[in-house]
Amino acid sequence: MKILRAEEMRLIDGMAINEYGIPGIVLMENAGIRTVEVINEILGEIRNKKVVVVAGRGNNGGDGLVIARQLMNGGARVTVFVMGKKEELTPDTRINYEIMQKIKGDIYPLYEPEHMEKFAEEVQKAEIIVDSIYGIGFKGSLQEFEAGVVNIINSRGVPVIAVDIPSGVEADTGKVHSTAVRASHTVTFAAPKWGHILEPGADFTGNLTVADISIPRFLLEQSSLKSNLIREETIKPYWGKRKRESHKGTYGHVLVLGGSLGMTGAVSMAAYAALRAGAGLVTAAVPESLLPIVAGFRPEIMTVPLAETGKAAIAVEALPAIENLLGAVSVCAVGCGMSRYLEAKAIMNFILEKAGVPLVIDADGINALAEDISILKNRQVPVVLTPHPGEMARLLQKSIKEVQADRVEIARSFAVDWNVTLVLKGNKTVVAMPSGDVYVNLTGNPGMATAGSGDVLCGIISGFIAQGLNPQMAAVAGVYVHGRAGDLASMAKGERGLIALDLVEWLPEVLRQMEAC
Ligand SMILES: NC(=O)C1=CN([C@@H]2O[C@H](COP(=O)(O)OP(=O)(O)OC[C@H]3O[C@@H](n4cnc5c(N)ncnc54)[C@H](O)[C@@H]3O)[C@@H](O)[C@H]2O)[C@H](O)CC1
Ligand SMILES: [K+]
Repeated sequence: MKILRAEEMRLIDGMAINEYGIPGIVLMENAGIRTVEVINEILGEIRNKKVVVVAGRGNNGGDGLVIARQLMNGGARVTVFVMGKKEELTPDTRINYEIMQKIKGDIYPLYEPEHMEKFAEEVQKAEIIVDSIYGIGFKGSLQEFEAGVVNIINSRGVPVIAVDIPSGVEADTGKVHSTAVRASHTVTFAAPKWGHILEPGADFTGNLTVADISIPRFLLEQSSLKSNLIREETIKPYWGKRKRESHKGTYGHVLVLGGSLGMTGAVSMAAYAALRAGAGLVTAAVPESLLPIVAGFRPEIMTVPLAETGKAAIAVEALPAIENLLGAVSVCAVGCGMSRYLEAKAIMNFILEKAGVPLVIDADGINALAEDISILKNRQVPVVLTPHPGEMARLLQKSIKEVQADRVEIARSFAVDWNVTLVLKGNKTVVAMPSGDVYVNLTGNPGMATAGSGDVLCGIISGFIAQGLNPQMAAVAGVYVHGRAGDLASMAKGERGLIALDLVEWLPEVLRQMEAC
């Protein structure tokens, strides 16, 4: 499912209307009908329910007037407040205003201070409030009078249905510069917008429904639309049933390279996660003195000792052995628990030069890259990077604040510039491709902010690549199932008590559910 900017939506609307002849008033009527369907689904019987609809001057207001009429037809007791004079309304909104007048709808003005008392009085009686003040045309701050209206809506404490987007939320950024309607439910049209996904807009949006208002589907799937929401159907095509005639070699061999004194768990968890993700074979190559610890963790994980430094980190003397290992596996995950030390950059450079299989670079592998990012150019294979915001900041020599302020575009431009798949972790992880396409993940929860969660993700992505998913879709599928495992784990154990191995333990259930569909 695409995520659209307001301009992209307007262009698509315009094509539907002008190129394919679907009148805007039909789209508006559909928007109203679909919203009322959702209201019925959510709130049950609307007959005799007291509903207040607040309509703005633009087409969002028009949607609200259609909703009011449709609710009246369903037997609800509807009062409409219109925040502009008739002559200020957009054409389609004005048509619906005049229809409401002709059918003797209960309409009041709401654009002068003296109108506010009647509004507050009606809101106090409302059982449902419909917010159709502003839609995706809104930018900046609400004016003082409108903010007063919004505060009355927000203080009522009944279900608030936002039409298209909560009024006061910017469609392209999710920013709220003054205040915004805090919706329990939002019904948007054709596709989600960034304002529904990025904070704080996501918080004001409540439960989001994407309604079809008969915009031709092919307009919503144009390749020029580069932003996507990760949903189960995004990855379903990559999820075939296993053939009976198969053996462990069929499902690939993951090499996990990393570990250092005090950080053996990272390699163990990444290796274990790769196994639980379905890889046929997993080998953990670790500094030799740490091998017994890793070997003792899970018997299914094979282990190889590597020459080590005085501090039990991988030494450059291990490079010939690493080259041999790279020739025998399907994918290599590197960096988990590797630690930051002088030789790390040389080791990363060697792996990038020698690897003939995809690489998933995490944690201290990324930190080693940050010392000289140009070594990314020395490779012949696809690379997936899985930085958290701090590691991304190091890669870009920016602050974490700068990274977090523009996650999607920072991830997108890095992936394009460096021809990598970039997984920028965090709340709503962004997966960016060398093509400039991005995928935003909505699964997961704050319980996953725990030591080892990233190692598990690295292992899952590697395990998916080992089984034949292309690295880009392995990253998309990986973040999705990683978050789903976290959601199942937090349902069972809450968020505070959740630890990384819970993600690995719940992973099979996520995969089972997907196989079952
Ligand atoms: N997506 C679809 O297929 C359809 C969407 N519809 C609805 O149309 C609105 C968009 O309508 P539009 O007239 O472009 O804008 P709004 O109603 O969102 O806003 C009205 C108007 O307000 C002005 N404005 C913007 N920012 C501010 C501000 N800070 N202060 C004051 N005024 C502001 C600006 O000029 C806007 O034009 C969409 O959301 C849907 O609800 C169609 O009805 C059906 C098809
Ligand atoms: K709205």
